[in-house]
Amino acid sequence: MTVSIAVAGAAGRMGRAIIAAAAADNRFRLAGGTERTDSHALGMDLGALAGGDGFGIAAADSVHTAATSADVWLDFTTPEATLDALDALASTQVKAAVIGTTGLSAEQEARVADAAKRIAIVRSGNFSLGVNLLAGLVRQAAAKLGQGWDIEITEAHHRRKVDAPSGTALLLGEAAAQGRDVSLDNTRLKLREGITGERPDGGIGFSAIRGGGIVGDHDVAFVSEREIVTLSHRALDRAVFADGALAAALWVADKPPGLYSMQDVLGL
Ligand SMILES: NC(=O)C1=CN([C@@H]2O[C@H](COP(=O)(O)OP(=O)(O)OC[C@H]3O[C@@H](n4cnc5c(N)ncnc54)[C@H](OP(=O)(O)O)[C@@H]3O)[C@@H](O)[C@H]2O)C=CC1
Ligand SMILES: O=C(O)C1=N[C@H](C(=O)O)C[C@H](O)C1
Repeated sequence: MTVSIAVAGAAGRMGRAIIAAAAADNRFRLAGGTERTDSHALGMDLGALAGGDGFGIAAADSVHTAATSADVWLDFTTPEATLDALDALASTQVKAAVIGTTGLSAEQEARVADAAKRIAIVRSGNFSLGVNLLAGLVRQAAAKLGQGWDIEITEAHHRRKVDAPSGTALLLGEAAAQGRDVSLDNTRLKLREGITGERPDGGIGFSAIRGGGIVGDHDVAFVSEREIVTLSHRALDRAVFADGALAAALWVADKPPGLYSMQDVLGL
């Protein structure tokens, strides 16, 4: 089966990684890609943007143009761009999307869920196999270790990342909350500063580091008075997210409308 894909944010770090991975895999045909209206990359060849041979397809600023002959929309951009694209896709033939954009508000997440009533959407804060496997281990550890173990999630990313905590940290926090059978909204401890008071019992804490070119590191520490268990993941190359996103595109291409996770894609 060959799946035709359109890549939003084609000149971005993830856009370029997805185009490069798809170009090397004959299960995919690149149908189009977008960039912002005032982007220097508009009109540039998608293959060249990804550092390879030209495809004869230029980056467009219109979702309709990029999606003309696409089956699946892949979007790793900004929350606003992703939601605008989902709205525009309603008047195209595209019936499936893979959404990796992070930093969405609760209201923006609800709009993605709404779009999933029309098309099949795989959405994940992290498309790597390792992180999705780790989420299962975190759920298990949180279920087995009692409330006496404080849960602290630390993430580190490159200096250009604009949102915190990362989508992955939140995904791992959700897994920990599920393991404890509590809601993350009610237990989440946001960034600490000043006279914070003592740590509340049962809280799930988050901390973020930003620097240089870190691709994405995540630690989930279970801390008791006497010992610490830490579950970790380190991404060494963002190609791992691109490969996962393409696996999700293949999986979702023939699925009915609905909101799916990477756990669904991987059968975890
Ligand atoms: N779920 C996962 O596994 C992963 C998720 N991500 C997430 O993906 C997102 C993108 O990350 P990354 O690639 O590093 O970021 P980049 O900033 O490198 O890429 C985003 C691209 O989208 C472009 N863009 C912005 N607005 C529009 C628009 N309206 N239409 C079309 N293109 C637009 C940007 O253009 P310009 O620069 O000109 O504004 C940029 O080229 C982030 O939210 C990140 O957290 C990243 C890695 C893995
Ligand atoms: O912005 C990034 O780079 C990444 N974003 C995702 C996140 O927010 O967790 C996934 C990965 O960690 C890289």
